[in-house]
Amino acid sequence: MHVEQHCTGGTMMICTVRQSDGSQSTDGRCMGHAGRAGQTNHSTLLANKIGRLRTNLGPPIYVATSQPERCQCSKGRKILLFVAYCIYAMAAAAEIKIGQVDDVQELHRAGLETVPDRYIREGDDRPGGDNVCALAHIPVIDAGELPRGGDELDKLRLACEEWGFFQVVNHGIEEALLDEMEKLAREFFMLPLEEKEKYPMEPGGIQGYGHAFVFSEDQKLDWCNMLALGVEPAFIRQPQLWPTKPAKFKETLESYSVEVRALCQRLLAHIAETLGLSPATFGDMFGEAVQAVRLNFYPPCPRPELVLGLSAHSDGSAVTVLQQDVSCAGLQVLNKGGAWVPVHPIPHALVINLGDSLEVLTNGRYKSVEHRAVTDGERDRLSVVTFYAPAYDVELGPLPEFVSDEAPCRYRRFNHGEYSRHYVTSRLEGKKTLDFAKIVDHQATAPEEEPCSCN
Ligand SMILES: O=C(O)CCC(=O)C(=O)O
Ligand SMILES: [Fe+2]
Repeated sequence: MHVEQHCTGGTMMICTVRQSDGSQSTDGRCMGHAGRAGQTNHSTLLANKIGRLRTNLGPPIYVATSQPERCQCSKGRKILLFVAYCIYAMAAAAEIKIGQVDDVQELHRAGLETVPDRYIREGDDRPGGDNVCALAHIPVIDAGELPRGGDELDKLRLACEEWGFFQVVNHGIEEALLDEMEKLAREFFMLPLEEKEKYPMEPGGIQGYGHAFVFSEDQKLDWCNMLALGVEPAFIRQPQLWPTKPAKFKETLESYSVEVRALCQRLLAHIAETLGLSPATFGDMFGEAVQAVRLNFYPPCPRPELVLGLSAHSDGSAVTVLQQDVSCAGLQVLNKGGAWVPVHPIPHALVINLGDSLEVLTNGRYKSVEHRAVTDGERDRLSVVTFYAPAYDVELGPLPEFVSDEAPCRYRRFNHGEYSRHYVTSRLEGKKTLDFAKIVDHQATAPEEEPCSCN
């Protein structure tokens, strides 16, 4: 493998990795500031000494191959820590044994009347039970009204504070484009298995067709097939994983992603306003934001009361945009009372939820909220989910506006790329991934357990 540095424009290094078989890929990521004349330039120093290990585990991984300790300043130490962390993550990834993971569409096709043990949940983890609040609804926001401020902005503030989830109508994305995306996504999942397997997600991987977030043989599995793709910036794309069938899939996903990106930016500007911040706050901070898409397909399940379509989790994004078909209310959101509230599909509305980045930036004033997907005995379900997050080189931590004597700092500062890596190498387990950033208050007494409620 040969690494070639193209340029170090300020903080971004672009390099081309040539493999011994002659194939090559171009990649870019912040590796520190460019040094002034006569000083060590970390980008140059590391570019000469790194090779990129090809992986599909989220952000690219760089590994120092010799003498990186020559770089002595604190920026250099940070980079070395990052490199050491990456080596650790790679070593962990190399150990992954996930055992037999069936394709759930194939299980459904085989006409099973029961489900394999690996899908069967226990106790509270089962979707049935009395902690589902079928009559409650997440708020609906009219995005067309938001630029006028007033009541709709107040509604948005309340939705962010009380739910972390809302449906958005009048969002400005053409219905025909939403329909086309849904149709092509569905057509992809209907292809024969051998066609879909041309885009395999590696064990422990995060891009391609398969099961993400599976890291061990004893882990419970979700009743779901996924196709996950990095979209922006260009260096996270793995073009070989973008399906060539159905025809038009790629170009439709491109157009769709451009529109959804713009929607995320508009919504983040309004969310900033609801917090009393300048509308440009998040846009300025996020840099070249990371955008990824995941298509989730949940075939009918013979025992829907025993399995989950997708384990409970919060998203590692800043905001997530979820398009769901109108077949059934498979998405459930955990409300403040600890009850699961189904999200009833509104045709052509988009479901928005706040992710972990916004929880950290607002010091917990707005929270990322746990959600999960459940399955149905008769109907399949499809969701097209876009994750929009800060660039990997952005440092996140609570903004000073949200820290005070009454609201002490609850999260440490961290590099968002590190968090993304932590997120994609951890199983989905409620909000556990955010422990990565939480400052533990040893003096706080544990809250008393309250029964869950629909409030
Ligand atoms: O399919 C759904 O409704 C949930 C999907 C989701 O939460 C995700 O992909 O992160
Ligand atoms: Fe999610």
